[in-house]
Amino acid sequence: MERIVIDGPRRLFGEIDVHGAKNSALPILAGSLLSGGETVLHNCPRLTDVDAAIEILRVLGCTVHRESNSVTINSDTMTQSEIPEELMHEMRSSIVFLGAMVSRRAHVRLSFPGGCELGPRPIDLHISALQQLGVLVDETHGILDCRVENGLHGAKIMLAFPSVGATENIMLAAVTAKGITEIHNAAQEPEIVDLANYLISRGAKIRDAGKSTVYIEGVASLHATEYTVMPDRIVTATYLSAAAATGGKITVHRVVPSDLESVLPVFEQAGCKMRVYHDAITIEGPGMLHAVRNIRTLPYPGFPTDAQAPVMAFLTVASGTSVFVETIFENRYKHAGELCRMGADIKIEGKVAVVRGVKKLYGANVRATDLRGGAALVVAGLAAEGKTRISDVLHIDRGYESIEHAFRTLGAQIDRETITLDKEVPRA
Ligand SMILES: CC(=O)N[C@H]1[C@@H](OP(=O)(O)OP(=O)(O)OC[C@H]2O[C@@H](n3ccc(=O)[nH]c3=O)[C@H](O)[C@@H]2O)O[C@H](CO)[C@@H](O)[C@@H]1O
Ligand SMILES: C=C(OP(=O)(O)O)C(=O)O
Repeated sequence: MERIVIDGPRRLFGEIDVHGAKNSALPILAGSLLSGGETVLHNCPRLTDVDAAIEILRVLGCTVHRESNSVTINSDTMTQSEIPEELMHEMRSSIVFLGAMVSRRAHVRLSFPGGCELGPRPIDLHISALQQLGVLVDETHGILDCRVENGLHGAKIMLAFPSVGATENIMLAAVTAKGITEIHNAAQEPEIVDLANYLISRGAKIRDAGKSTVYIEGVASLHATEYTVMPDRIVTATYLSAAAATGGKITVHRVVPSDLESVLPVFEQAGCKMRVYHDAITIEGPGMLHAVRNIRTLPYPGFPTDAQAPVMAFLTVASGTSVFVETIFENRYKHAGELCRMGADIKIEGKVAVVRGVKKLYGANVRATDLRGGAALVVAGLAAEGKTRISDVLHIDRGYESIEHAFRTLGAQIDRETITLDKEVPRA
């Protein structure tokens, strides 16, 4: 078992490059299945979720090679039509393989996906959309048995909620379906645009990705491509949160600032000095942070639910009361209890979290409850006095490329250690 150990507080200073986006790399890796052929994917982050996606591609018969941050996939050799349950459970994005697989195979079997436990995460919107595109879905005991009898066909699909994963699944299934597909109330996240740009680079006909209605005209086949994954906007928000929490000054490079339009004002309102360049952001934390009223998580372009936990972590030491309203997931405040172990004052009532700023956080033994919750504990640990030990690091590794190395380059005292169960430090 591994844990992260932080000796704080330390102001962060320096420059850092942000790595490629998990939530973009994963659907693109699924998209590499379409039509066969080769995809060379650059800026593909080294994350355990990406490893799981590569394992799925290999199990399906594709050849996959990684050289540094470039991954080459050849899906001509796809032979299998079933993803084993253990791999499906590794992450949420395993479900976006479904849209790509039904475009290649007449009979596909997989189970329900895993991923962070943030409350119920049904896939009803994915299933009903794929049914409209011509997939016959039989769901028994958690297994999805999917058949395509007369090929996929375009459809006018109205999503009841702009689900990111459902929009991706529809796009993946529709690009080589017969005819036109319209997605109404589509998700507009930058990762949707990145997936569309990857597919377009392979010859797909997609219009208006990133808007509420997306149009796709099916093509007979796609060709090989070389594509670069977009930067991770949530990792960027995490680095900025850590700088704010520690009163440091850092520059994050290789970012797309326009993807963070709903997030950057929160740092400004908290009193941070921000300089936004073409592909970099400099942040300087103030002596004393101010609380920020009413941060409501919403589908893009609203404030991202994935940034809620890291931003909450720095606001625990802001003077005054900050209020969060989490509207996307029912149970995404698990980190709050762990932050309170470090001295934070957070009260949760349903969708609302009330954060009363405290003067100081103190190091403690805490547990990463999920990916972004774990990142929030790292942010808090960097600002806290004394030693913070974070267990269940596996959640953090799903979405952050060596988080300890990243913060060490900015001057933090942070390490990873392997512990045996008998040496585990009690949480008291
Ligand atoms: C791998 C990936 O890209 N994950 C992101 C993706 O997750 P994911 O694609 O799972 O998120 P969705 O946008 O689908 O889910 C948002 C909400 O819609 C509900 N829903 C979704 C699908 C469905 O069929 N039925 C249904 O009710 C979910 O339970 C949730 O309450 O978008 C989320 C919202 O921005 C982010 O937090 C995740 O980091
Ligand atoms: C919730 C997240 O990921 P996933 O949907 O893969 O669980 C996330 O990236 O914050």
